[in-house]
This record gives sequence, structure tokens and C-alpha cells, in this order.
Amino acid sequence: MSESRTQIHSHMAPSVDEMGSAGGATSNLKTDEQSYQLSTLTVTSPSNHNGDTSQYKDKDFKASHGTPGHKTLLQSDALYQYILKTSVYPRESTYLKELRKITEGVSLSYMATPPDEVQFLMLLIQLLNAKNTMELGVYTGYSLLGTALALPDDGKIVAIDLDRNNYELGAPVIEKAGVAHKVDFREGLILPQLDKMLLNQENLGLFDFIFVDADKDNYLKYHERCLKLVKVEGVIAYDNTLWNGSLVAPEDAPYATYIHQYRPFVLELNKFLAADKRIAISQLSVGDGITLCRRIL
Ligand SMILES: C[S@@+](CC[C@H](N)C(=O)[O-])C[C@H]1O[C@@H](n2cnc3c(N)ncnc32)[C@H](O)[C@@H]1O
Repeated sequence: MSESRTQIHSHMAPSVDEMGSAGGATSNLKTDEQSYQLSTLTVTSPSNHNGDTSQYKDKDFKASHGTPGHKTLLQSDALYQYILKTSVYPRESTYLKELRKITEGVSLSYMATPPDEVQFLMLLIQLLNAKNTMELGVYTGYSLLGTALALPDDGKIVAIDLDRNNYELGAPVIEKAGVAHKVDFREGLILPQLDKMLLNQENLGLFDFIFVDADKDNYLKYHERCLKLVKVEGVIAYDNTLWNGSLVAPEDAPYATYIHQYRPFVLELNKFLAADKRIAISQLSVGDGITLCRRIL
């Protein structure tokens, strides 16, 4: 089995470069949470994901199976670069590109949703004819801008994040793109913000689409609240549900600390969503894994 190796350094997350060579060194690793401390580690990415987990016991296996140095669980970086160059970058709006470039220069830039995933979300929003949407976890606003561009002119996005400073890096681009009137940014912790919204009957069943991309240990709490806020036949999308591929690795696999920390919560979420009769689901291996939940009850 051939492997590619990528060095990942704290505060030096690799970025996707559309002109760069295919393969390990120019890559973009999806992680979340501002508290994430990425120590220097070697990522070893098996190029052939055939379900064989025996490699995890290999002492030479330094880090994340299924973390091929980019925000996807594809077979290779080359394939990922192919998708970006062929289907994503040529159609990425100049504003999204500008915000992506700005974000690449910011610390924790790897937190941004990858461009292929945002392209998918934009199409989904249009397929749903979504008008009222919400985003939990904004960062600099790359997925927020994608949503705003995909919505009709009278569409709305409630966007919640505890950190206004990062949002303000993207806000001028959102303004320049002519979609700022759709964005209702609310600074604060997500849980109390959702609870406040639930007190107003008018918010119940209001939303056509909700994108959840924040603290994994709270996703189940968000789920109960979002199920009341999304309309029947509306969609909630949970990001990072494949959690860097760590879900199928042994507990002592050499992942970064934050991966270990949140892994049980993602496992619990996936199990819960699979059994939840109130929703129809599909877990997709786009980006770091995204689970679509359509409210059916
Ligand atoms: C992965 S980033 C979001 C990325 C964003 N969707 C994008 O495309 O750039 C996660 C964000 O969630 C925010 N966050 C994490 N936990 C939160 C909480 N409990 N309440 C509010 N915001 C939170 C962080 O401040 C961070 O900006």
C-alpha cells in the first residue's frame, strides 16, 4: 500500500493551492475549535482505503488514517486537487475566492469549510429552494458567504458565533458581494442563542436549512433544538461527522489531542442520528464528512 506523508505544524496548517502540485505538501486539513492545539505530527495517509484496519497496529503509522492532508476522505490528494481544479475553482465566485485567500492568511485558517463542500452546500440550498437558513459556527464566513450567494435576494441567514473578530475579517467581502443584507450575525454562545429563539413561536419550523459547524460536544444538544427550528422537510447538515477518519481507528491511534477529545462525541452523534426516527439521513464523505438530516416528523 503506497502512502503519502505530510508535516502539519501548529498555526501553520497547510492550505489548498489551486496552482500547486497534486499531493501531500500543498494541502488543507479540516479541524475545528479555537482551542485546538495541533502539535507537529506526521500524517500518514494510506492511498487505498479498503476497510482493512490492521495498519493501525503498525508502529510506523504515525498519525491519522483517513487524514490525507486535505479536507476530504478521498483516496489521494491528487484526486482532491483534480476536483478542485476541474469543478470547484472555475466556478468559485471571485468573492468566495477573495475570502478564501484572506482566510488562508489567518491563524486557524484550517477551520474554514473547504471549497468543494461549500459548492455542495450552495447547490443543496438551491435544490431546497431555501429562503430561511441558519449557520452555527461562522469563523471568517466562507460557508456563510457561499450560503448568502446561493440564497435568493430576500433570503436570510441567522449566523451565530462567539467570535466576532474572525467574522469581521470576512464581513467586508460579504458586503462587497452585495449579500450583506441577507446576513443576521449574532455574537454569542450557540446554545443560549438557540434557546432564546425557541421562546418565540414564530421561529418554530421557520428554517429551510441549518448548517452546524461548531463544537462537536454540543451537537446533540443543537440537534434537539434545531429539530424544532427547522421545518418539516427542511434539512440540518452536520459537519465533520467522519472526524478526520479517526472514528474507525483504535482509541490509542496517534491523533492530535483535539481529535481524541471530540471523537467520542462524534461517534455518539452518528449513532444517535442513525437511530433518530424524526429524520431521514445521508452521511456523505464530502470534506470531513457531512451528515444531511431531513426532518420528516
Ligand atoms: C469550524 S469553524 C466554522 C467554519 C465556518 N463554517 C467556515 O466556513 O469558515 C467553528 C466556529 O465555531 C465557533 N464556535 C465553537 N463553539 C462555539 C459555541 N459554543 N458557541 C458559538 N460559537 C462557537 C468558533 O468560534 C468557530 O468560529
